[in-house]
Amino acid sequence: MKIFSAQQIRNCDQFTIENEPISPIKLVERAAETCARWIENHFNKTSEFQVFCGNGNNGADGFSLARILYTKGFDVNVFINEKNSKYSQEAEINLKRIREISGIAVYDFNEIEDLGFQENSVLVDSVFGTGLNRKIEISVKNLIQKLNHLSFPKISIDIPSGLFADRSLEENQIVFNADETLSFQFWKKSFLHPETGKFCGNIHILEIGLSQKFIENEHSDYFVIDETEIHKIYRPRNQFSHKGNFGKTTIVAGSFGKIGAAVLATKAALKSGSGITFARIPACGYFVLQSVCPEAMVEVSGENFVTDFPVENDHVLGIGPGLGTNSETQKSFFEFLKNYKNPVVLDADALNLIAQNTEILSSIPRNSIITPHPKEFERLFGSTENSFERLELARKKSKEFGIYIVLKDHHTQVITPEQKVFYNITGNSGMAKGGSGDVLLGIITSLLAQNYSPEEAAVFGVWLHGKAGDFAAEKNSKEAMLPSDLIDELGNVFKILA
Ligand SMILES: NC(=O)C1=CN([C@@H]2O[C@H](COP(=O)(O)OP(=O)(O)OC[C@H]3O[C@@H](n4cnc5c(N)ncnc54)[C@H](OP(=O)(O)O)[C@@H]3O)[C@@H](O)[C@H]2O)[C@@H](O)CC1
Ligand SMILES: Nc1ncnc2c1ncn2[C@@H]1O[C@H](COP(=O)(O)OP(=O)(O)O)[C@@H](O)[C@H]1O
Ligand SMILES: [K+]
Repeated sequence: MKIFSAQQIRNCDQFTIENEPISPIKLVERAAETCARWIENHFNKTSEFQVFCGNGNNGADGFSLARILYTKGFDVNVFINEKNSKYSQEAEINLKRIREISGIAVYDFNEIEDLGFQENSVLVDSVFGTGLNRKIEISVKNLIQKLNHLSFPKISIDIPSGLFADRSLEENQIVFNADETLSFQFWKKSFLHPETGKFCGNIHILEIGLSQKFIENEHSDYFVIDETEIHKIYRPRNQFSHKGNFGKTTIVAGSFGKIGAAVLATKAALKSGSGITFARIPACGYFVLQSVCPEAMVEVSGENFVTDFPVENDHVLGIGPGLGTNSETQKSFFEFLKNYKNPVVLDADALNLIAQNTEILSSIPRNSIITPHPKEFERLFGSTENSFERLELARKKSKEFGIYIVLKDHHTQVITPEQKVFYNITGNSGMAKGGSGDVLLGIITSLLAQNYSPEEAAVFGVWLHGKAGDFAAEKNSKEAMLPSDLIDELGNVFKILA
């Protein structure tokens, strides 16, 4: 699914209005009806809705929603900024309609303290949407601060007020702290970054019938990975296939005390479809690996750390988990990088070794995939002010070095040398445990070996990994789930694709 900027969303609204055609007031009504349906399915009629409306079309949505909820039998109060009488046309019409209903009281933002809300209240934030264009002024800032201190359920319409759709926060910006965000048609970039996404609570993207023609034709470099895309990437196994059709994967990993990393990566490769799987590990891990991954072939290199790297051109190599940063490992790894030309997958200590001498970055084979977490990324490419800037730096570096960057996070981003960005929305905080990254390296390497393109392998890999994490959390809880549970759940994830 494409992600658009605030301006592109405005253009999409306008295009829909002109070409469906539909009047702006009807489009607002359609958006509000969609929210009302969601609310009706999630709250019972004893709830009392306190709807806070701004002066633009986000406010118009709020007025319209308040009226629809009232007609459905909910108790509703509306709050406005009496000091600001400059309304958008749609907001003005909808406020007028509200004033005609005697059962809905209209109060000023200032009155919330005098009123005191019923225990069964639900707060609805319809103050600012994608039209926010500057820092919030003091009166609205005070309102949002007060609302954030109340413990009632909080719903934001389209976007939590105070967030920009497509960029980071202004300094000292106050943002409505939603439990649920009901957003129209598209994911917004700010929902997907940690500094801004934390204000959104659970995100629900509601389809409001904006023009498919506009959506198809409008260019964007930013995407959310959705299941439709994954179904297009996934290739079911041919009945007449044999192991040779599914590639050779070699995991180069492990050192004394970190053989578990090699085990996790190798198992993950085995469980994500690799035809023939090898593990190149130091001798100290030989028995462990042979015992827990009998399907893998083990190549021993060095005693306690890997001392030489394979150069088989028909294998796809995934290098790094638990590799250690011994100078001997580094020397032979750098030698290998200088001579090897096929795409590889690099993670963890492979990246830490490169960070010690970043001149070697230009020797990473073209079309390779690197999977840094934010700290590893910083060691490689330097620090940035926030995750929005980090992403833009990653796009620059991806192009410069001709490599795919999997920037691991709550919403991991896959960045391609062609400058595309794919945000992953599977996965959960139960995966925030040492070992989860090793599993990801195994999955992506195995997919690349099976002849998925680097873009497909990275996008499909992060989605599979996160989905397996979601299944594992459901079964075991986020606290108790282990990275090895991700591997065990891969089978159930493939089953939903078949
Ligand atoms: N277009 C459509 O048909 C559809 C649109 N939809 C809905 O419309 C929303 C977008 O509406 P929008 O563009 O009117 O902007 P919105 O978010 O309400 O804010 C603008 C208002 O806020 C004001 N303002 C801005 N910054 C401010 C600040 N810092 N401090 C104080 N004031 C500030 C600004 O004032 P101005 O800059 O004009 O002085 C203006 O009054 C979108 O999120 C979705 O909910 C859906 O119904 C689908 C159909
Ligand atoms: N809160 C979270 N939500 C979703 N995914 C997460 C979360 N925390 C961690 N992950 C995922 O788990 C993996 C952790 O990788 P990494 O930081 O390299 O860990 P390690 O090297 O210790 O295995 C990444 O794929 C990351 O996206
Ligand atoms: K809002």
